[in-house]
Amino acid sequence: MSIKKRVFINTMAFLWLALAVVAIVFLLLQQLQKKFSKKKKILPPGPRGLPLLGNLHMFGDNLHQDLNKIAKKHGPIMSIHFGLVPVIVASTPYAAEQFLKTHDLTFSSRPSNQVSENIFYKRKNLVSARYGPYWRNMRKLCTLQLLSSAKILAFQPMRKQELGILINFVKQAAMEHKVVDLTAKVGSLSANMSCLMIFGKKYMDEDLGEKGFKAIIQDMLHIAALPNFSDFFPFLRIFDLQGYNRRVKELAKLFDEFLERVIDEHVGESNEQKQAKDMVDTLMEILQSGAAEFEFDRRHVKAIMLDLLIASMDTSSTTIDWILTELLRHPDVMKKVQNELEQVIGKNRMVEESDLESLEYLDMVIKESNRLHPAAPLLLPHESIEDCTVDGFHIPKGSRVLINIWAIGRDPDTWVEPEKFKPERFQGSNIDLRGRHFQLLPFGSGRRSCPGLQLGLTVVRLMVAQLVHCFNWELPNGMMPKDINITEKFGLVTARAQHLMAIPNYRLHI
Ligand code: HEM
Repeated sequence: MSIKKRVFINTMAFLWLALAVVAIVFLLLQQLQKKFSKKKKILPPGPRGLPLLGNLHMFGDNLHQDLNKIAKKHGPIMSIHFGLVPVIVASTPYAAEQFLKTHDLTFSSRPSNQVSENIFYKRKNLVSARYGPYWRNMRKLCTLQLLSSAKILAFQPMRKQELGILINFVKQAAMEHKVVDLTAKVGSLSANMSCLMIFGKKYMDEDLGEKGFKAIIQDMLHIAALPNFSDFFPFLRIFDLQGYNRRVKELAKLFDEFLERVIDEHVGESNEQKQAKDMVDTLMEILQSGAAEFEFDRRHVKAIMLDLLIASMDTSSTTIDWILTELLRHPDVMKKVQNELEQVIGKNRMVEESDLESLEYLDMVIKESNRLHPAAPLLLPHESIEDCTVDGFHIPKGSRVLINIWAIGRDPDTWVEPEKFKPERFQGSNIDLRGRHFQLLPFGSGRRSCPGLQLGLTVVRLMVAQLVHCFNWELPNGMMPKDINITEKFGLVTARAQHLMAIPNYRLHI
């Protein structure tokens, strides 16, 4: 071999060796950098989980209460796992503010699940839409066209009429000294008001499946709150081990047939005789005129119809049920509310919506009840759209975030004697329910907060004021106020486990 050839081979060998060394050093540096940066990315503290299952085995019937107990040990920003899904739990006002205000944009999405995919037309509703242009457009449409102050005012005569029907029923029960199932009555009234506002007519039990309208909606809310393995272990989805996915698909079919029927009834119907255009009328007008500047077809209309129904029915009635429960448990507070109603309205006429602004003590009662019994104790789950550092902790993209407002309402560092029902704690305080004060968030806060707040609060204040103004309430069977059971039944909306039963006595002079 010539010297030239040997020099060439040696040079090439050297070059290859050098390249290999550079590649190895590069890879080593990359690994080191990864290790180093991993060290810096500290997840929030949390309980040790089991392989695959994560922390699912730690939870019983009341997730919000269990999370509160665990957070007491691990801190206000806590990290757990539901199966393979990373979950972050915020349990103090400061922690809630971090997710809902300081880093609001990052945590403005919602996780996908079997219910949102199947029942809500692949997340075309507002509640479970992922954060982005579609959600922004839908939210604008809902707030400006369906839930504006003008629209809420337009339904005032309907609310008066429906509440009048309930008051007449209770008056009759008072004359006969009969027990009234307040939970059922308030639930029916709230469902009727929602149906009239959204669909323009009341729907009866026979209108939705064999089980009936209200039972099917309860079914859906229940299944939406249950831990579905398919959501936490996506690879198990095809096995549907709990049979939930089959049930979700059955419900989706039932709802779709019902919503199609409602839309068909609206198409071609004249609006001229209607007191106020219902929400389906408004949605169909937008659809037919092509006024929406984004993809908006029949599926979107159906998704929003269902959203509004589900979001408004149980939240309002559950909130009212808890307020009435606390009033019956605290006769002194009940008396003060009635005294205020007498001062502002007297006993010669019924409460009008225009009176509500003047009822300051009632307002404090509503705040206090929402502090202890928020309808949605964990809000709705939020999801992070990118990696983020919160209070020094690394929160990976795709984490599910639960804001435990039930725990916040009972935090002893935030509230004096938190377990006591004391509306007077709000005397002279500027804390309101609008999401500006992170110690009290029954409607959430920030981008994903409740767009139905004004409507919800109007219904809650009106129903409570009317029922307490018109009647004195007595517990049946010699029951004492302290005996009222306040056990909770966890769900997306968390109600009392038992119905509230009481005997009315009419107290007005008309
Ligand atoms: C007392 C009654 C109500 C309560 C306590 C309540 C509470 C809530 C809560 C806690 C959230 C989730 C906030 C979050 O995840 O950060 C929410 C969202 C929502 N609420 Fe309400 N709500 C009530 C009434 C209503 C009414 C009457 C409507 C409409 C008719 C409505 C429509 C919605 C919608 C569409 C969302 C989803 C917003 C989004 O994801 O962008 N709510 N509500």
